[in-house]
Amino acid sequence: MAKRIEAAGVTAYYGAFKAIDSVSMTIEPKSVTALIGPSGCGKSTFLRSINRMHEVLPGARVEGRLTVDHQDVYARDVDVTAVRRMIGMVFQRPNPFPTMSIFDNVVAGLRLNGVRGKATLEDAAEKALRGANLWNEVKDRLKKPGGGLSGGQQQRLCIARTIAVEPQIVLMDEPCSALDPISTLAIEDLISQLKDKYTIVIVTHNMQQAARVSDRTAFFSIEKTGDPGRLVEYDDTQKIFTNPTERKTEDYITGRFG
Ligand SMILES: Nc1ncnc2c1ncn2[C@@H]1O[C@H](COP(=O)(O)OP(=O)(O)OP(=O)(O)O)[C@@H](O)[C@H]1O
Repeated sequence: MAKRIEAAGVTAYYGAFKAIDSVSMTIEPKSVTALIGPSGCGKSTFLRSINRMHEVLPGARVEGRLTVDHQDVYARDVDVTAVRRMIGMVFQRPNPFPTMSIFDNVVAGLRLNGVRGKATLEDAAEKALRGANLWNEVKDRLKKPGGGLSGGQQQRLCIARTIAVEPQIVLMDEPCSALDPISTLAIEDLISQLKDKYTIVIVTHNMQQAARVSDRTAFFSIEKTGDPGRLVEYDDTQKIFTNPTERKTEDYITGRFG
């Protein structure tokens, strides 16, 4: 189910502004890849290029080649909705539909995809909530609004909603930045479990988090404000955090800049 992502010379623009320049990297299936680097170096832009969310903004475009198991995500005949279904996304702030019930939140994507049938939806909701480590906490209140959960529970609800449609890749854009340390650890545990099934790419500002959850780490940087972000180094997480090849990576992870 999990898929390999290959980026070759991926360059992304906001209008005339080049935000990332020629990013090339291969992201292995069933692994967690962390994108780290100083603010504005293009981590989120690259992440959103993977599932074609970048182009949603007026004037935003992507050049280069991005494939998922050798399938060109930007090919002319590709169904963008199918791409976004295959590549799920979890955002910085938990964004459940607040007045919708927990159950309806989880199955929202399935319903959009035309899945009907009470039993089918119930089974899918339970599976997704178990997968997101939330089932035990919510199984007796599935009819209650999603907005009534704690921040950490809401984020796990959003993860359940994402995995309910059975994507192959899960992109996470700073999924813990709005959460307390305990909820953060719960999400980190969950990420480690999810990689058995999915290819996971996570943007994080928290280097300890990158070190804890990821197998591979990509360090992005910019020369100066106004320049595009570039991929500086991409390697096993262990190597990036103990013995990086590039001086810039070392300066960043040791806190000398950024
Ligand atoms: N909607 C937008 N319109 C114009 N420029 C944008 C937009 N979003 C991001 N940018 C610019 O693109 C560059 C890369 O931004 P991006 O958000 O990808 O960086 P980031 O590394 O994820 O930053 P952060 O860590 O602060 O979230 C920045 O210079 C940013 O100002």
